Amino acid sequence: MRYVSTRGQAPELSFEEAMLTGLARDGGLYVPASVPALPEDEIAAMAGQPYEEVAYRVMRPFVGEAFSDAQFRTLIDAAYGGFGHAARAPLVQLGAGHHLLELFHGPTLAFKDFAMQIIGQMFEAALTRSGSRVTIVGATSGDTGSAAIEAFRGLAAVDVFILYPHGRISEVQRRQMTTPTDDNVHALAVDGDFDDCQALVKDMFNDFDFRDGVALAGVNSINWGRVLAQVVYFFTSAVSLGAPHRPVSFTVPTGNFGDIYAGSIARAMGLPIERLVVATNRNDILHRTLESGAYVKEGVHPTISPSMDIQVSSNFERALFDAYGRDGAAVAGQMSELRDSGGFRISQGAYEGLKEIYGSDRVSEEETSATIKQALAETGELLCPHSAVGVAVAERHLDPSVPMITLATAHPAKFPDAVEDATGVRPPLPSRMADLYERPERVTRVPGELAPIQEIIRERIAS
Ligand SMILES: Cc1ncc(COP(=O)(O)O)c(C=O)c1O
Ligand SMILES: N[C@@H](CCOP(=O)(O)O)C(=O)O
Repeated sequence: MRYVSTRGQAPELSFEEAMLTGLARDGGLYVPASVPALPEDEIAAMAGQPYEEVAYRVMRPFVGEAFSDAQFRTLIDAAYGGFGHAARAPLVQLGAGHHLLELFHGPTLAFKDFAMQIIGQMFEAALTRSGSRVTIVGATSGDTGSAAIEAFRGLAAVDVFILYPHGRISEVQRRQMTTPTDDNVHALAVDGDFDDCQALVKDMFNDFDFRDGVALAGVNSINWGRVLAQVVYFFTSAVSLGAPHRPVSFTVPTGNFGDIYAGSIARAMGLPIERLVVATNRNDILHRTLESGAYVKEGVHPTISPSMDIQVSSNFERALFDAYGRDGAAVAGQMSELRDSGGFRISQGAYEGLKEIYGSDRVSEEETSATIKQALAETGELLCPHSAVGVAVAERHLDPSVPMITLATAHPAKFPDAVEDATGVRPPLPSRMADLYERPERVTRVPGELAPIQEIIRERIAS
């Protein structure tokens, strides 16, 4: 399996190279040169299998020679063994034809753990074999950072620097990143929003002296390995509702478009997904784009679903690449327009291609709170604000003939203030995290500028 850049100008890589590389050297994102289709009987045979077994069957064709079959199975078992639910991603019924996929039973209580835990295992195995080391730099609106720190803390061959927007994440999210005591963990609070943090990370990748000098690696969803691991739960949940003999739809709370793009890969592999519905909060660039065909950047608005406070949605580039018939030059052109003029118009053909797969909707702050309250009253399920955005949108897109699965992307205890405001119930943290508020914090405040952050990274990895 070879990997190509969405901008068509970077060298083709193997799975392991693409995973360790992060952003392509032409500024694009790596995608598989072709997506393998799974025969219907192989999809049907996933029913009733443990999560780890389905993970192996779904991911194996993409991994190529990077790991032997036996080693890959061992890495998968190690990745998911610590999850707090036997099913890993349990599916619960919310109402007639509406199901909730709980993706928050991993170590840091968000869906990011599904990918980050296996990426951590794969990085460790690959770096041990090569004897090399890397510097991971990631941008977070709250959940990627804590999941990355949990997956990589204490590894001798890795330093992990996480840039988060100062004052724009929940206290639990911040403490998850600032309280680990491992020397290889570095939390950086940036004066700016998530888009600024993500742009800084991409600028570091595009500064080749810096990139090569520190052996830069990325674990945001620019990394194909992140997207791949997220494909798995689309299979486990759809199959448990009767796929491949019965189609299903998904509603996905969306920010950087990584999770829902993973759904489109499951669809391309043969999973009968009728619709993939993008659910956004007030930061609605994706909804506006899918409504109008014009991708136009605005400022980031703080909301009670802060992990989705994103306007420049990194993985939309991968969806555009598919919609443009895998024409890297067309994607590169649109990305230059975005950089130079803050937006672009998608060609009619590509726009129609996107509309065939994706639906979309936006949810206000009031509706988000009301949905948290209503779900608790009617179903007993305590939703985090991101999951509530998904549930509110899904309820508007229900089709009596196709079951809808909404992704519950984080645990309510990560956002106790928003949940308490909506319901009067303050969700407790799991007992293993009960002293989170007492642990000392370690964080460096930085301006939203490239040079000083690069300087800090150079100094820290030299010491
Ligand atoms: C809790 C939560 N929900 C939803 C999202 C949006 O996911 P994606 O960025 O993959 O679209 C994020 C962040 O990415 C998140 O942390
Ligand atoms: N919501 C994310 C933003 C980064 O997304 P990623 O999937 O590209 O890592 C977060 O919680 O950090």
